[in-house]
Amino acid sequence: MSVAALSCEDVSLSFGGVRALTSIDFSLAAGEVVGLIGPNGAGKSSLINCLTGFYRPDAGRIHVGSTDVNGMKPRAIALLGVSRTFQQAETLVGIGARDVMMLGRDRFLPPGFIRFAFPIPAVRRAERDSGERVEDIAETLGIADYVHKNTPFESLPYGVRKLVDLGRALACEPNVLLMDEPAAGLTDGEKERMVQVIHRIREKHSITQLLVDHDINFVTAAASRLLVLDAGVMIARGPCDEVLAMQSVVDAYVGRSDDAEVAEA
Ligand SMILES: Nc1ncnc2c1ncn2[C@@H]1O[C@H](COP(=O)(O)OP(=O)(O)OP(=O)(O)O)[C@@H](O)[C@H]1O
Repeated sequence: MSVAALSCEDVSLSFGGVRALTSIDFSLAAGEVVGLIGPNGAGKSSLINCLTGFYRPDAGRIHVGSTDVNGMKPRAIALLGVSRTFQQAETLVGIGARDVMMLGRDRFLPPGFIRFAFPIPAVRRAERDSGERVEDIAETLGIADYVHKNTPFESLPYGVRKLVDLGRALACEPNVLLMDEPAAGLTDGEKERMVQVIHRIREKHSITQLLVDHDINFVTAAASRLLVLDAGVMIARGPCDEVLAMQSVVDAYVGRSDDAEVAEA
């Protein structure tokens, strides 16, 4: 049996008296695109934070490939090939688009002071290879112009900022990509483009992707199956159309105006 790219067994997490996650079990096969949905407060961000080492679960185990990552720091998990994008990319203000993406090349390059003090051919070659990699990713994402000009991040249209942040995550050459609300704040046209980008990433790089988003139409267009969280419990999983027809899923959303689109999807 092939090893899952990422798996969770019986993962639970509490904040004081608040139970954010209860006995979460799931696994992602290599190269698949899966959507994680759930109403506000369902535990989606808490789960991503556990998977990336920002939170430590109270119980359960998380594996990246065959490695048990419980207790590992975020950087160690990132080095195993897990990358994430962020809901809010504003903290990157002040840097150019290309430089933002080059942050993702960190682990492939010697530290900055070494590069500056010892500009030997091997260092130059590593920098050149990383630059080429970033340009190739920018091409795939359709943002080559912004990256070529190294346009300041704060001057970029919002949808392009999301793609640059995605480019940074891809520049790490991940096996697993966790995308935190990739469609939030995007126009309909930008969402369609993001769906195409997600398909392209799967076809070109075979990266396992977990998409966490509120927009059901977006998630079902991009993912082949769904996981549904409600109040910290995984209430449903399976192919998109089957999951959206489940009464428990409709019940979890109905009456919550911000997420009510599932009833119409
Ligand atoms: N740092 C924290 N301290 C205390 N409680 C928290 C913390 N983070 C999350 N929670 C609680 O844990 C539960 C799950 O929250 P979480 O943010 O993971 O849900 P979510 O599905 O990501 O919600 P949203 O879609 O609104 O971002 C909620 O009850 C929330 O209030």
